[in-house]
Amino acid sequence: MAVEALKVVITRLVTFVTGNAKKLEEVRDIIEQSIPLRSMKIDLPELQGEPDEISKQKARLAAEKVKGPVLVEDTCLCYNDLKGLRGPYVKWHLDKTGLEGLNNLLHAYEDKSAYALCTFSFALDADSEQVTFNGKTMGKIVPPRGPKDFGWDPIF
Ligand SMILES: O=c1nc[nH]c2c1ncn2[C@H]1C[C@H](O)[C@@H](COP(=O)(O)OP(=O)(O)OP(=O)(O)O)O1
Repeated sequence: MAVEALKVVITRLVTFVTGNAKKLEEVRDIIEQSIPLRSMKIDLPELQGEPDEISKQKARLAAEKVKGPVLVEDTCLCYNDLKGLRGPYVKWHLDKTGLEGLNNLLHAYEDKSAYALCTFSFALDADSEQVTFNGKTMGKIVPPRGPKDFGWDPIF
């Protein structure tokens, strides 16, 4: 049913709701002309919970505001030795402690492995079931280096 819904909406304008310009740039590069896409910055509550649930709720709230099809994304940076934390809370940690703080978190641990988890949710409208999909990239946490223009890229 979810796939059928996607087929229907592909010709309709989809609003990618984000306040993150770099995220938008990457999504535009990937989607290109495959679906009609516009972006909108809407202040949504920063939710807590598991990544899929956060993403679904974000899509529902976004669809409520847009009153039409929406795409949202939530990014997590998950440290294996911290059982997946900082996860969805990496944004606050980065804002408060910077890249050094995110790197220092692992000083007590031998294993520096981590993964970036991108969770997208699509919703036709606020009442439809959200379609959620994930992308995962494995890596490790390192002292900050290189360009500092996109989030936690310098430490991952
Ligand atoms: O590929 C990435 N490479 C490096 N850093 C990244 C990436 N993608 C997100 N980030 C950062 C931005 C924010 O500090 C946190 C997740 O925040 P997250 O809540 O998903 O996004 P956001 O609030 O910046 O934008 P949105 O308006 O779409 O919710 O990770």
